[in-house]
Amino acid sequence: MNFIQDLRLLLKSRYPIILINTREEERLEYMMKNHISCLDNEKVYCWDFVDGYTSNPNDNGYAQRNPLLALEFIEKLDNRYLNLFILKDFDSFFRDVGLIRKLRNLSQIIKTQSKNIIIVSCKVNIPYTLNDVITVIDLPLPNLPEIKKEIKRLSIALSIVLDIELVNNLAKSCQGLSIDRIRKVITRTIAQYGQLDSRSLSIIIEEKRQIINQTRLLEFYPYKKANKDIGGLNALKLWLKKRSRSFSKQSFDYGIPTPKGLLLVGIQGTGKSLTAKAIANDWTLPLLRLDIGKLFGGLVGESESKMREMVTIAEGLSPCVLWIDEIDKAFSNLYSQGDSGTSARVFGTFITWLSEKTTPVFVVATANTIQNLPSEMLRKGRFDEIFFLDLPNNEERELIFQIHLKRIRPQSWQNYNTKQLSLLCNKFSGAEIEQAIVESMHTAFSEEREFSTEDIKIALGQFVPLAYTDKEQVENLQAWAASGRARNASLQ
Ligand SMILES: Nc1ncnc2c1ncn2[C@@H]1O[C@H](COP(=O)(O)OP(=O)(O)OP(=O)(O)O)[C@@H](O)[C@H]1O
Repeated sequence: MNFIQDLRLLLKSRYPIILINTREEERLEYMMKNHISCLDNEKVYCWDFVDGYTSNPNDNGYAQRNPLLALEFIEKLDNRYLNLFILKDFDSFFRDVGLIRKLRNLSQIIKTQSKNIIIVSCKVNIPYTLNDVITVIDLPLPNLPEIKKEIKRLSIALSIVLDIELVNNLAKSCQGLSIDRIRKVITRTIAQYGQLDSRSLSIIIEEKRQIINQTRLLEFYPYKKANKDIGGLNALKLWLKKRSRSFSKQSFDYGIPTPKGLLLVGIQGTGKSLTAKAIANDWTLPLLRLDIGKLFGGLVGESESKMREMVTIAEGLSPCVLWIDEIDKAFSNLYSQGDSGTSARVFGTFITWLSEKTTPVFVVATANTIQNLPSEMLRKGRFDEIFFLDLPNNEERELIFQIHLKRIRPQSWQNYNTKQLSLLCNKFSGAEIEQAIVESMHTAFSEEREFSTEDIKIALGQFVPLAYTDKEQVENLQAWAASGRARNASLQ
């Protein structure tokens, strides 16, 4: 169901007070007036703190700076018609006991009348006492058809002729932006180039990157890694290869459900982050990295709001890959964190979204530890698959050496004896192999010569891998994976 259908259903089912979570007040108002009120014959009233009621000339300015009066107006209004009241700024008064009481009373009264209250807010922070009377829904960011419509409208208004292909490309690059942002970025590109053409795409993408980074939750992550840059992990690579077209229309028409995502559990430096980047690259999708630590902190209720904001942006940008690094750090010991249940609530929102989402957001979550992860996360149906990334075996280590040496010395990599090197670094991770190569390069560079197999051997000999320094943790993970709770990423 889409947003309008969801909202109409709530209104028809007489949910008295609905909070719509969005920053796009203007777009919401437009949708209410043009979709809801036209279809259902509702009269729409709008109120905000500074201007009071504005939609009807008779009531213009009524209840300015007086939210209590704004509610009394709703109560007293003749109820012959279907009436919809859009209240902006209202959540700012959620601490006022009088208003809370009035809202509770009003929610009972208007249940039997043809009235609905819509509170518009860009953060969901409902006091406990109003939880049972307010229903929250999110206004998603504009979808592709809506964006195309807006671009066409703007081009007509600005007398610019656009061909269909350009409209399609512009619309795709604007995904994830609000209508207001789209207008701004389009007018900015026109101001810069005097027209809209393929040059506009890079400006839009850069603007989008900045906006997403400004959320400080998500980062538009640049990537250059591909499946071929991963040494070993053949089972995981094959699994991904099979799904590389799962977000296409053909796959949808074939009846394949949209993949939900992967949980990659493994020892540090075994290529979990590398895999997230390679998926985005090989599937040609944008990569969004979520800084999960930033979801927490701030005022009560803010974490839940931030989680919803993250979901709205990711869905607005779909199809995309959402990379959640070190998910174990945020959701370990959920029920014993002494944070009044914030982590548990945020986790609940996340896991419900993950299970129910139908939008093509492919989640790649990574974890270094397993013992404290909530069991709900590991249950079937959450992620499509849980892979365990172990320390590379001998054959994989050789491939990892070759990949890095080919990148560093594309002309002379074959001069290095990778077979011999891989035998010398049992229990090394991919990251540790890379580090040893870099170390050998430093040595040789300082002596003004080319680095050799011998230099790498010396560097390996000086290195104590994590498998020795944190033996217990590594063995615990391996034992967990061996118990069959995750698929081995290396074995087919
Ligand atoms: N299988 C591999 N093939 C090639 N390079 C690898 C492999 N595994 C690790 N590396 C190298 O090590 C670097 C670090 O790996 P990566 O960040 O993907 O590990 P990680 O499992 O995410 O570690 P962490 O848990 O510490 O975040 C990679 O950028 C890559 O250069």
